[in-house]
Amino acid sequence: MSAPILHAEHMEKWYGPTAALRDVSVSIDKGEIVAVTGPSGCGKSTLLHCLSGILAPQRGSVRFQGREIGTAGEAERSRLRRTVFGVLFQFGQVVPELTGIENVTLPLQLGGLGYRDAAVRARALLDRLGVGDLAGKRPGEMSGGQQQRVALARALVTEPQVLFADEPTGALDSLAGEQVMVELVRLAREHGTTVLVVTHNAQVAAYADREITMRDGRVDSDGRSDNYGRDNSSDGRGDGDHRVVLRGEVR
Ligand SMILES: Nc1ncnc2c1ncn2[C@@H]1O[C@H](COP(=O)(O)OP(=O)(O)OP(=O)(O)O)[C@@H](O)[C@H]1O
Repeated sequence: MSAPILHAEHMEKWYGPTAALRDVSVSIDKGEIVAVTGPSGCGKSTLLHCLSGILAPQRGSVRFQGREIGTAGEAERSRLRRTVFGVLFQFGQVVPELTGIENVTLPLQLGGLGYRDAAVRARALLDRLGVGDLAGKRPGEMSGGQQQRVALARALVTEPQVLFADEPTGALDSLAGEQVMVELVRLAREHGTTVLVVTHNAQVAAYADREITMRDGRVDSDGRSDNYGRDNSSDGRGDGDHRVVLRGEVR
């Protein structure tokens, strides 16, 4: 078995007197799509924030490709978030003053790429996500689902090794949410991107290879989901199950 891309051991995270993570250990393999589920307040977002270096746990370790990041300084964690990690939140936080394409070129330009080259890559990704025709429009002229696709393009344009998504479909209706998940999984599979997705939604969790369930700041279960390795012989057409098609295409 390959070495995990992310490996956390015995993490503890407190907010004042509130224990958000209690002795949490998780391991995620390269290319895996993992859903983190559980009731409100059980520590899902805190887990994502600690694994992505947004927060540092008070105790325990977080290793990315074998290197400790849990105790790394803010500058190093911030560098990781700019280079090898991508993040996508419930409200994509696209910049309202920028056009769709400017939102997507932004992380590339921050990384030093000139606008012209950045725009070529951004446009190709927006096209892949079906929103290329919105490249010149501002978020206020887009639907929620379209904005979230632009946010997904922005999160993926730097070709991160790990995509962290916190309730990425939480603000969308079920059809738009399903479409965003289909695209997210398709692109992640194509690029071998590891994905950690926090969700309340069982339909979203069903896209994952594995589901980690949390309760009261602890990992309650951490097994392979029933869908993992399921028969992909069906093309899925006509039964509305995009997941079977996706896995058949890309695995
Ligand atoms: N910034 C903060 N300050 C104080 N307490 C916090 C903070 N962030 C989270 N908490 C508390 O830590 C615990 C875990 O919160 P967290 O947001 O990680 O849970 P969650 O499972 O993601 O919840 P939800 O599904 O409602 O988003 C909760 O008791 C929460 O109230």
